[in-house]
Formats: sequence, C-alpha cells, structure tokens
Amino acid sequence: MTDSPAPAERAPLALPRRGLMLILSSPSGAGKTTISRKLLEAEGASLTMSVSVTTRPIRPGEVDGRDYHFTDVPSFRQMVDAGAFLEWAEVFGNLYGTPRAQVSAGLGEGQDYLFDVDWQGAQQLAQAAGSDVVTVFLLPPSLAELESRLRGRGTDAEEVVRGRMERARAEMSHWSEYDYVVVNDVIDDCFAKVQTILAAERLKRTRQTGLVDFTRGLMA
Ligand SMILES: Nc1nc2c(ncn2[C@@H]2O[C@H](COP(=O)(O)OP(=O)(O)O)[C@@H](O)[C@H]2O)c(=O)[nH]1
Ligand SMILES: Nc1ncnc2c1ncn2[C@@H]1O[C@H](COP(=O)(O)OP(=O)(O)O)[C@@H](O)[C@H]1O
Repeated sequence: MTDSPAPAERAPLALPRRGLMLILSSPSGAGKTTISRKLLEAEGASLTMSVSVTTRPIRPGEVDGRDYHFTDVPSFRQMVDAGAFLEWAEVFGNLYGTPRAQVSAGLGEGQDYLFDVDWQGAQQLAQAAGSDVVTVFLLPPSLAELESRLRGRGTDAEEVVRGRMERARAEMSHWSEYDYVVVNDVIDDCFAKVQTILAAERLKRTRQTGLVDFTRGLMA
C-alpha cells in the first residue's frame, strides 16, 4: 500500500515557466486572423492577443478594442513620441503599432502573447525581445487561392484587393527570416501545426525557469 494519491486525483505538476511572444505574419488574406482567433479560443487565458493600434479605417464586423484600437494619425504620432509602442510600422499606407504596456510584466509570470504583425514588426520585436520571440510565417497554397480569399472576405474594395496582391510577393520574400513556415491550405491542419509549435516552444528548457529547483529536488 502507498500513501500517494492515484494519478487521477493529483493536481498536474506545473513548473514555473517564462512566457513567450508568438508572432504570426503572412501576406494579407493568407489566414493570420483566422488562425489567431482559433488559437485564442483553444488556449484560453494562457494566451493573450496583443491588440495593435492602427490608423486604418474599421472594417464591417470589426470591433474597436478587440481587433484593433482604431485611431487617427495625430493621436498615433503622439503615442510614438510618448514611447508607447514596442514597435510600429507603415503598412499599405496606414500606421500600425504594438502597445508596450502589459507584455513585459506578464512574460515573467508565464503569460504568453500572440502578435499579428508584418515582417517589419516581427524584425523589430525579435530585436527588442530576443529569445522570448517565436516567429511563424503563413503561406497561402497558391496565389490564385490567396486572391480568392481576399475577395471572399468581402471587406475590401477592388483596388485594395489589387494593392494587397501586388504587395503579397514582397511580403512573402521575407519567409526565410522566420523560425517556422506553415502553408495554410486546410485550416484545421494549419491550426494544428501552429498549436504544435506553441506547445513545443513552451517546453523549451530555457523557458522552464522552474527546472533548476525541480531537478535539484529530484537528485537530492
Ligand atoms: N508592424 C506591425 N504590423 C502590424 C501591426 N498590426 C497589424 N500589422 C500588420 O499590418 C498588415 C495589415 O493588417 P490589416 O489591415 O489587419 O489587414 P489584413 O492582414 O489583410 O487583415 C498585416 O500584415 C498585419 O500583420 C502592428 O502593430 N505592427
Ligand atoms: N485555410 C483556409 N481555407 C479557406 N479559406 C480560408 C483559410 N484560411 C482563411 N481563410 C479565409 O480567407 C479570408 C482571409 O483570411 P484572414 O484570416 O482574414 O487573413 P489575414 O488575417 O491573413 O489577412 C477569410 O475570409 C478567411 O475565412
């Protein structure tokens, strides 16, 4: 007989861990928003979306404060001057910025953050936050499918769709700067791959800050 509780009754062991910053980039329309929403739903409180500030007009179906903090150019410039952004960039003629607040405090407590930023944002965040950053680039299965997704979304005028298609090649040229590259062909397959990347990155020895004490205890 043993006094240890049966495995099913024991609370799972959770070692202290440093959080990470998961960055998703892709050409417009390849599926970042779709994959992000699925990840946030599946991961619950353990993953927090970094909501960017933008000067682009709100789209039908978007919610201010959930999808973006929508603002005007003078207010955005004021935030830049006040140092409110971890990074910011101009994309498609609009300004986008990642708010500095919240992220650094949460990382130390094991909170993970999700960022939907372009290649400029990915580079700047990687420079600012080093090994806390994990970058994933999503590719469409073909250019024809990308165009059909942009049109199918039904949120952008014809000239905007054409502009985004013209920019797609330039954005895709940055694929080799990312840690992981996933083709978003079938949504559920792509989502499973991105979730696997997140799970593996969480297990990295260097993020598991509780391992030193834990292994010391095991070997005592
Ligand atoms: N650098 C940077 N890029 C951002 C930020 N927020 C969004 N973006 C990028 O801006 C681009 C345009 O985003 P959006 O207007 O939502 O269009 P969509 O990607 O077609 O849905 C995308 O490549 C986003 O990843 C940010 O805070 N910083
Ligand atoms: N694997 C997929 N197969 C078919 N349609 C997709 C897939 N992934 C995304 N979509 C659709 O394509 C459109 C663009 O996706 P979205 O997530 O808004 O892209 P992004 O955020 O990269 O601009 C949306 O209408 C979305 O429902």
